[in-house]
Amino acid sequence: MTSRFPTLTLLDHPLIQHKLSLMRDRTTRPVLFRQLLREIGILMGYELTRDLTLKTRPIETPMTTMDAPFLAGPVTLVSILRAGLGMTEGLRELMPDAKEGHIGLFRDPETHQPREYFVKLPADPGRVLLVDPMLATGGSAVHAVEVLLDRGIAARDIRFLCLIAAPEGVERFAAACPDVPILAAALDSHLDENAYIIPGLGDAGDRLYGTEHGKTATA
Ligand SMILES: O=P(O)(O)OC[C@H]1O[C@H](OP(=O)(O)OP(=O)(O)O)[C@H](O)[C@@H]1O
Ligand SMILES: O=c1cc[nH]c(=O)[nH]1
Ligand SMILES: [Mg+2]
Repeated sequence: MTSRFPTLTLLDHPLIQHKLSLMRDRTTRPVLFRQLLREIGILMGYELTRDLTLKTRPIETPMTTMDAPFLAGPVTLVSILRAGLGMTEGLRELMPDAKEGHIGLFRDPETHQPREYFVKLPADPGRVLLVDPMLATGGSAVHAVEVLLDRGIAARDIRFLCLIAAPEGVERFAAACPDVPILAAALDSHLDENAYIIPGLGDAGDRLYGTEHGKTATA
């Protein structure tokens, strides 16, 4: 489904919407939250991969020979840590041969700016599916795309997959990365004063891993 933003496509399949509502519910515990995010990753991945290119090669079926279509080039799943990992699980089930990359970012609680702590990307990534469930201010997603562009990956080869997008984040992302399509399950209302998405689902990373919101363990 198209949206009021030209680069944003909303995937409004009833199963995706149902599972997202379960995820939003504050009483949903991490084990179910993780399972739902993985399942939504599979359902959204089906649409996300619709424009992958195919190349035929000859095979023999039990009956005859044929030129059969196979995926043409490499696909790389890039998770923005931590929360992206949960969504990538579903995509990995769809594409077990995909390469994987990781971009570690956390949002500074005061400034809301992304802080980078880890980057590992494969060579020759082909089509890059950048994954993070939450697009709030857009700072993290824009930073991650900049990391990919700095490594020589073309914007036309990148797709950004998220679960919930805020209008503020879509606007910022579209302005900074006009050639990178965004696929989301929902476009929510707005950000609150702490730059959290309303109605949203809270802090995706904390809900996935059962960490306490805003606190980091010390040694
Ligand atoms: O659009 P933004 O305003 O940049 O916010 C979105 C980012 O915030 C969350 O990560 P967080 O910083 O909480 O890290 P975590 O995944 O480790 O919890 C989320 O997973 C995004 O990466
Ligand atoms: O609502 C939000 C905003 C940023 N990060 C999250 O996990 N949730
Ligand atoms: Mg978090």
